[in-house]
Amino acid sequence: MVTMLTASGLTLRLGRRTILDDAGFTARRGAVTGLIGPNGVGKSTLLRAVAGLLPHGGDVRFDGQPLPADAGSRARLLGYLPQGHPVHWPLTVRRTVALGRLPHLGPFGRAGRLDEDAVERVMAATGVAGLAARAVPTLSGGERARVMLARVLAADAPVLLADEPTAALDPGHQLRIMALLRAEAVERQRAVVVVLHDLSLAARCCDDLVLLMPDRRVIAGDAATVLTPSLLGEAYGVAFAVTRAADVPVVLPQCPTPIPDIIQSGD
Ligand SMILES: Nc1ncnc2c1ncn2[C@@H]1O[C@H](COP(=O)(O)OP(=O)(O)OP(=O)(O)O)[C@@H](O)[C@H]1O
Repeated sequence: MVTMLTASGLTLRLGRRTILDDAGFTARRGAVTGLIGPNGVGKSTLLRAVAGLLPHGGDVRFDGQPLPADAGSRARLLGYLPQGHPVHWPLTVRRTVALGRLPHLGPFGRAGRLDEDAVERVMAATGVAGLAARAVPTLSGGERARVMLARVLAADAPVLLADEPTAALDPGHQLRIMALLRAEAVERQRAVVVVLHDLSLAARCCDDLVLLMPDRRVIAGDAATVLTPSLLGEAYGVAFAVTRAADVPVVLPQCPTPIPDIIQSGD
């Protein structure tokens, strides 16, 4: 399988803090790569750096070539779904998803048959076709999350970077969206990178995992390599049980003892 996206030696400072120091990962074409790690470790920053949204040191390559500097070419190559879904514009779902086709439109911005087909395809795939005429600000958090995913999928970019795409979703939609991302990876030979906090979901739905550690190590490999009680304990500061139930992997954080005041007080 061809390696598709390679980020290496990434360094980045925000304010006076070094957020990334020699960070990197590889995302394969046809695979879903899960980016995991504790709060504040730099997952979103790494994704944004790779997307070209933050100035950084180091190297990001696509099939061995540096990413294009031109924003339009880059948007056709790499789709980025940010964390959260702040949407204030009163556009319908269909028009919002159609915005994802902008990198493909000609100088007059006229959408053609291919663009319309792409929009219909991704609305159906993300289960938002029935919401097509609704104004996006009227949607629930989970509905909006699926619309924003549809928008980024509409661009049909070979690399997809999604920051917590399942965060607002119920368990059924979480699994459906992960299945969709896998189908997008396999059937359209995309490299899909997702930030996830649900480690059981990551174990179940990702082909490769990249764990960012608080001491800036990056541990990459399959679930058996990365999701060990020892590494997870180091990363998250609580003990973990890694087991299986109903034939799927389960990664269970153990309640710390004694329970910290912050939890006992119920705040
Ligand atoms: N503009 C900024 N100036 C200074 N520090 C920042 C800035 N933006 C982010 N940070 C810090 O960078 C670190 C990494 O943030 P980032 O959002 O990448 O973490 P994360 O791993 O995605 O966290 P989470 O799981 O909580 O979403 C955090 O400590 C954050 O406070």
